[in-house]
Amino acid sequence: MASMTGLVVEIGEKAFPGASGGANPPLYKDFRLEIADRAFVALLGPSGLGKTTLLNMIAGVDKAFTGRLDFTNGRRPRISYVFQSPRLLPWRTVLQNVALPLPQGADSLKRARAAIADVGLAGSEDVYPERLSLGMQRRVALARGFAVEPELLLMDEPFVSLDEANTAKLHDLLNDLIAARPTTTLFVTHDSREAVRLADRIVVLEGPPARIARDITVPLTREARRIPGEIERVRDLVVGRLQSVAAVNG
Ligand SMILES: Nc1ncnc2c1ncn2[C@@H]1O[C@H](COP(=O)(O)OP(=O)(O)OP(=O)(O)O)[C@@H](O)[C@H]1O
Repeated sequence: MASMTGLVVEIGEKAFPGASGGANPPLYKDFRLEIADRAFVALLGPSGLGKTTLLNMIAGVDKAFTGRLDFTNGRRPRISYVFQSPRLLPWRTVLQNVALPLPQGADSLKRARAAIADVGLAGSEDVYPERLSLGMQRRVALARGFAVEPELLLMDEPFVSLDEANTAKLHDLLNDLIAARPTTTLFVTHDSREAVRLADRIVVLEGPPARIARDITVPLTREARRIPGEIERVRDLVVGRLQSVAAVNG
């Protein structure tokens, strides 16, 4: 059984330096977010509020903040970060791109091949990214993310700019990958339908500074998410609540 991977994020303060040398108003102040082991949390909130910054702080990419990250297993988990753009190295093949974050060793190419097969791209191992459609590039980015068997998966609008049919396929794929290898997931999106489609819990941020305006449990089993009409029905509930938030604050 995999180890526990829940986390508690406490940010005393996070502000970026301003152009004139001082600090900009804080994006986060006395902020706390608790995420249970193996939860799938979607993070919704207005543009520029600091959602990517939050992922960067959790990933350890941005260390310039006061506060702390507590991981329930007592150590930093294996983290994968899937970005808005696929960020594939153009001079490397699909196989080389997926193997990149893996520890060097005899096993790494085998693991990368398995991850590529899991996202439906077996046969494309030796292809260079520029030959792939955006949907396929996003699959490669997912394969790279899952190849390391993450305990914590951070995703920043990973399916943006895809058409509806491709987005639906990638939603199903992500659900299947997580069902096969449970992991704690924090997923940033602007799309409430996508949030309902994927997440167990939707955290709606407002601000600045960012605060949790709504914390919504999504009352849908994984199976129910495949039933036509269920996503819309639940989204209407969730969006209704989001609109009431806007009305209160608007
Ligand atoms: N390195 C940086 N230096 C200065 N300001 C930054 C830096 N990175 C981000 N910001 C600013 O911090 C704010 C939050 O940015 P962030 O990308 O985290 O927001 P976001 O909620 O993810 O936005 P979006 O939904 O549009 O992706 C923005 O005003 C952005 O311009």
